[in-house]
Amino acid sequence: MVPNSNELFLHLSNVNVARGENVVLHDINLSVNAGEHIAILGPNGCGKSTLIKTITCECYPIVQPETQVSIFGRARWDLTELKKRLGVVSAELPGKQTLTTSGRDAVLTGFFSSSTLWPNLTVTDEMRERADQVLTLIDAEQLRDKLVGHMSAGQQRRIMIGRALVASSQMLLLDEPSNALDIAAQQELRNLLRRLAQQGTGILLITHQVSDIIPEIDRILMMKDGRILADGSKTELLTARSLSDLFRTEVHLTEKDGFHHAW
Ligand SMILES: Nc1ncnc2c1ncn2[C@@H]1O[C@H](COP(=O)(O)OP(=O)(O)OP(=O)(O)O)[C@@H](O)[C@H]1O
Repeated sequence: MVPNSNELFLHLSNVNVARGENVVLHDINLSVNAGEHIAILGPNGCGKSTLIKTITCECYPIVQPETQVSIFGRARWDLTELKKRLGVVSAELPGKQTLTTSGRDAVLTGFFSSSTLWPNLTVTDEMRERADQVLTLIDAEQLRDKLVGHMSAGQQRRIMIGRALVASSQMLLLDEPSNALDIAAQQELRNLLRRLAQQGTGILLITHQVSDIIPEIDRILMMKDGRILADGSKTELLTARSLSDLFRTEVHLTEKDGFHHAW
């Protein structure tokens, strides 16, 4: 049975997912409430991105009688509608056309899940107003008219977060968002995510950088070999011991002001 909660964002039960010939997610059982802040940790290739792609319906579970997938309480979605409620941000741009799109237009593409504002798309005044609100929210008014291709990686990531939020996204799904960012841009990204988290946006963050786990994230999911190895509180799971077990190497960990650093 799907747990009875109005606030449920995601419920996966007995989910197996194949990519190509291989089953890469095994027996995934996971429930996430809307507004939760979660980090997913695990070695390369353990299935973290596939899990996000399963949530965004880019990868489909193998059909089995006991398998259940429910997103915002529904088993079936019109993909365009779902994308409006799920903001996905990765280290890559949605397409090469995004490079020749202005910051504000790139934010507007979030209404259409497109890579640029193609001429056949109808942008309303309301949408433009919302895009301007989002540019203010993410502190990126100065990028409004700048081409994405002329922005730094940090500025591009900021605009992509705006794109993810513009169509009233309740949950941000972030796949290694700090990749290729310098230290200042990483800090800016973390500050932005902290602000959004504090304002009620749910966050599901995949990262290899333990220092990306902002203090607002209080739940950790550890994945290994396509399975959820552990799912619990940050206090319980973010320890040198459990990270050493997860990554099969000796890991040291320190904590300062709610942030962790691993080496
Ligand atoms: N397009 C694809 N076709 C076939 N197999 C794939 C494809 N993409 C990923 N895989 C395989 O699926 C498994 C899980 O990959 P996935 O990208 O989900 O892992 P990940 O934990 O996100 O890895 P990383 O940390 O390196 O990004 C891996 O064995 C990978 O080789």
